[in-house]
Amino acid sequence: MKTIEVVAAVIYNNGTYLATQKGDGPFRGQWEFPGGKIEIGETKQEALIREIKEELSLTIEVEKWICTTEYDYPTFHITMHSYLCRMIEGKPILNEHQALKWLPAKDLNNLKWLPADIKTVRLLQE
Ligand SMILES: Nc1nc2c([nH]c(=O)n2[C@H]2C[C@H](O)[C@@H](COP(=O)(O)OP(=O)(O)OP(=O)(O)O)O2)c(=O)[nH]1
Repeated sequence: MKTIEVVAAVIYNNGTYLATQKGDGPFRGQWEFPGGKIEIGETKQEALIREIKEELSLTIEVEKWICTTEYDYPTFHITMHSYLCRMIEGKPILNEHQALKWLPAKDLNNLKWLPADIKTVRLLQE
């Protein structure tokens, strides 16, 4: 099975975390932490900063690794690295997603997350 390596940004602001809802594609309508695939020659931090700029027009600072998750989807395996990130500049703009929500940790459960994200959500709630 094909493996993809992805970085995900858990962006916090005022006691809330940013969740984004997928637009088009097989996971349409499900929620994720913004991010994407690491490109060749990039560090994980560089990939996160690039993806968040592309997807949300937001400048972030990567603060701390949260966890790495291995998950098997029906057609590929994902290795996903989640990082806690701080907003430095901008206001999120939906360049690729259909919606966003800022939620306190206790309310993150109310969303239908991509399965690979469940572990990260649980760690935020501890
Ligand atoms: N960004 C992100 N992707 C996630 C999360 N959870 C999860 O299972 N994924 C999966 C969904 C996608 O199949 C894959 C990320 O691919 P993507 O399509 O967002 O990455 P990308 O922007 O680099 O994609 P592209 O350039 O190839 O279109 O990882 C998550 O929290 N954030």
